[in-house]
Amino acid sequence: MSPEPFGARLRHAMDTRGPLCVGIDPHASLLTAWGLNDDVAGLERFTRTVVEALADRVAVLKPQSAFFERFGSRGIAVLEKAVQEARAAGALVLMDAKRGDIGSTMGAYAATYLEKDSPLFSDAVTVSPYLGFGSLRPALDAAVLSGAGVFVLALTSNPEGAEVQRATAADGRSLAQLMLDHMAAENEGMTPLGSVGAVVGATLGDAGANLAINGPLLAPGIGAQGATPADLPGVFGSSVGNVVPSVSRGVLSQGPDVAGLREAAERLTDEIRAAVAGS
Ligand SMILES: O=C(O)c1cc(=O)[nH]c(=O)n1[C@@H]1O[C@H](COP(=O)(O)O)[C@@H](O)[C@H]1O
Repeated sequence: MSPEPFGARLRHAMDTRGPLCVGIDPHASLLTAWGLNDDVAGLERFTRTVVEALADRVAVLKPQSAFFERFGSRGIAVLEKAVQEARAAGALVLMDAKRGDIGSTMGAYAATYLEKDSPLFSDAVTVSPYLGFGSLRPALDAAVLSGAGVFVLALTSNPEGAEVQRATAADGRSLAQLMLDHMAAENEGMTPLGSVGAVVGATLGDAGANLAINGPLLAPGIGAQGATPADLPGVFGSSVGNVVPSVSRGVLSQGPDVAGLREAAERLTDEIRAAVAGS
């Protein structure tokens, strides 16, 4: 029997738990603010606390791989454990690895994050399409087989992204729109939601692109980067119901107190639901 697709699992999680994604980004400064050392023991404690506080209640947890990789193999071991524990507690895990390479190497990344027997198997992974959307094919195919998802960078939250993403392709579309149109083709006919998501920053003001990809829209930028839940309808328009707002420091700064982390996530979820319902 083929596995339940990621898009369906995500829609269910968003409807029952709310659409919030919390990023697990163990910045050195956050470890210090939590009274932890910037070492593997601090990383382990930080990560375990976030997973224990939130994996049983938020729809998605998004570990940012770089913050674990900086500790080498012992950091990756912490990441592996976090992925497994978060999934066991019912959260969908989106591995934020932003991988992008030529197709054959993309196959190895797909094996790492999207094949069921891999130690780092995740519900979804972030990828960059700017080596050409077709270079992502091994990841897109692996995700279908394992019931996982792929989130493709489209319009990122950082101001530097525009010089590439807003550039004009040969046929007059922006590069971002070209990528979004590829995503829409991948998701065609999928119900209730396709498994190929787009990353679109909540900081953009107005996306200025057609976001109707029939897939989830990961929206980082709320909190530390200046956007608020109230900005979502303006950026996402009629697609706002498919938005998964992603917040890292805005929640993590409320730790190490478990109640503080939970309250921050709950408050944001309420604000997001209100913004989406009022749009
Ligand atoms: O793919 C992402 O998650 C991502 C895309 C993007 O356009 N902008 C962006 O900030 N992110 C990630 O989202 C997180 C934002 O963290 P905060 O600004 O602390 O909420 C970081 O892990 C970024 O790597």
